[in-house]
Amino acid sequence: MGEAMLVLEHLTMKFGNVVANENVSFQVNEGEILSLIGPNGAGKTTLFNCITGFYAPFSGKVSFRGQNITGMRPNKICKLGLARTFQIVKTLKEMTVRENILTGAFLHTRHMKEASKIAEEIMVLTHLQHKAHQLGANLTIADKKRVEIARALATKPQLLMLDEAMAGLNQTEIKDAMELCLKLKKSGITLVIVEHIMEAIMPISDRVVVLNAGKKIAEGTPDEVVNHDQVIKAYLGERYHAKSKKN
Ligand SMILES: Nc1ncnc2c1ncn2[C@@H]1O[C@H](COP(=O)(O)OP(=O)(O)OP(=O)(O)O)[C@@H](O)[C@H]1O
Repeated sequence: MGEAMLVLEHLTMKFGNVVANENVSFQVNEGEILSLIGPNGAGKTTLFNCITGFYAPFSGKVSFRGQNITGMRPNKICKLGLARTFQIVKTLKEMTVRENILTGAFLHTRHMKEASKIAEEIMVLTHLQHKAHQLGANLTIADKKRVEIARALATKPQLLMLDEAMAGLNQTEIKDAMELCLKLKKSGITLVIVEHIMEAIMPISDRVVVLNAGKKIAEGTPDEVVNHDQVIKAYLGERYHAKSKKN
């Protein structure tokens, strides 16, 4: 197992009286795929926002590669090597696929030549090279999600956090997205994935953290988590449990 890349210590986030994250602690190790699961409203996106600087947590600490990044601005965190995608895709509609990816590359470098080189590499990696000149507005949802990942990758992250990158995709597209995650892991990028499609994330995850009503209720390998009583009750239900037992 690699060294700790991201460490959350007692992280709490409140919106008025709503406690979206309560005393959440876990770590993400270098080179692994860690999935964050839980029912709607469990606090997954809020946690993403606290880690990536979009929210300043109420209390607790976030460290990335040994550095305290709690409350740091999002672009600064991104420059340190922690990139993310958004649940609601933010593809820039008036820009081409290549230009969208360049906006990410310019967070990594100011030089056009280097940014262009990064964009080309990332388009090959994400199989977008033949769509380089299509406008963001004309893309399918699957391609928009892929551009979103590509743009985050162009910032050259060591840790990439994907927020529901597979939602709304068909079976083939989900399989492609799973393959892309494994390819990124192989290239040395650590991944944190928020996803509801268990059939897609369980096979590719090294470890899983489960949130329910803001609290961490379980953490372990996919096998440990799908057999965890509280997780079955709060989220997975008997359906996924019974199915995974059969396999
Ligand atoms: N900006 C906000 N203002 C007020 N309450 C919020 C805000 N963002 C999230 N919440 C509340 O915090 C709780 C956690 O929401 P969050 O979106 O983080 O859950 P989630 O696990 O990502 O859900 P989903 O799976 O539906 O995306 C919910 O009760 C939600 O209503």
